[in-house]
Amino acid sequence: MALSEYKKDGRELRIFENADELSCNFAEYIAELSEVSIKERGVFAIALSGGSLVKLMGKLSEAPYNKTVDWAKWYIFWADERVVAKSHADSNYKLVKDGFLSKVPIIHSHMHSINDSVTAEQAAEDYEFVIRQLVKTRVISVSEINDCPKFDLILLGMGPDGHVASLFPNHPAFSEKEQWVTFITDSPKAPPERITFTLPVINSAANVAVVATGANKAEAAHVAIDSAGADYPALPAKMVRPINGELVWFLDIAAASKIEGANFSA
Ligand SMILES: O=C(O)[C@H](O)[C@@H](O)[C@H](O)[C@H](O)COP(=O)(O)O
Repeated sequence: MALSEYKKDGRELRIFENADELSCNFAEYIAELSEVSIKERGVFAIALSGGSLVKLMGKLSEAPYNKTVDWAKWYIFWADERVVAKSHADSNYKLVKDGFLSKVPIIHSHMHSINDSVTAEQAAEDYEFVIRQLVKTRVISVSEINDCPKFDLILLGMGPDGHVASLFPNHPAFSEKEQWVTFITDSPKAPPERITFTLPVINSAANVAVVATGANKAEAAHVAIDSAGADYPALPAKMVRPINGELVWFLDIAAASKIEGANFSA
């Protein structure tokens, strides 16, 4: 159960005593959205990032969800990926596969990972092509507001510098408006070559969750969430504001410790 759960500026904030409490609620949240989406559209198109959030999804592969979730209707995408071989320790595909996908019966052809045998630029282009095909067949729905794909859920971690997916502060990829998927070759976080969903795609999703744990995320969470942060140079995490969707922040006490008005006694 969340220690504190409230709305701030159109975002829902859920603050937990520790990572374990967070991961219970996180699993429930994902399972509920999967159920709603499958009921409404017959499928669930979910995009994941790398980092600690994959471990925090762990409870989803355990009881009761391993039995109750309709895994055959899931389609998996990566909101960002490191351009390395799928077997490489840095691969987000490998991270998600080992930590989650290998434990639940998701159909292999529903896992849409990047082409890892080409350049970052080509991988981004190929991945956008794949997404365009799946928008045509309505595996991914389309935004009512622009022509962007409308993922049922995009899961994002946040770095201590406020990056989300592979959109880093002051990096030109962060301002990309035309492409759905772009690439970078100079990521401040290793490895350098990555592909990433652009901000318009993230903000066209039906649901977006940002997950942050640990004291090293506290300043970025404060800047992203509090209005005082408006004075800071644009922070990717602050710009995550779905146009026609719901945004939930999952934080532990340490990451939420600088958020103004965060009430942990509830
Ligand atoms: O591949 C990546 O590097 C990510 O997708 C990145 O955006 C990650 O989610 C954050 O850096 C948070 O990572 P941590 O939760 O591990 O700090």
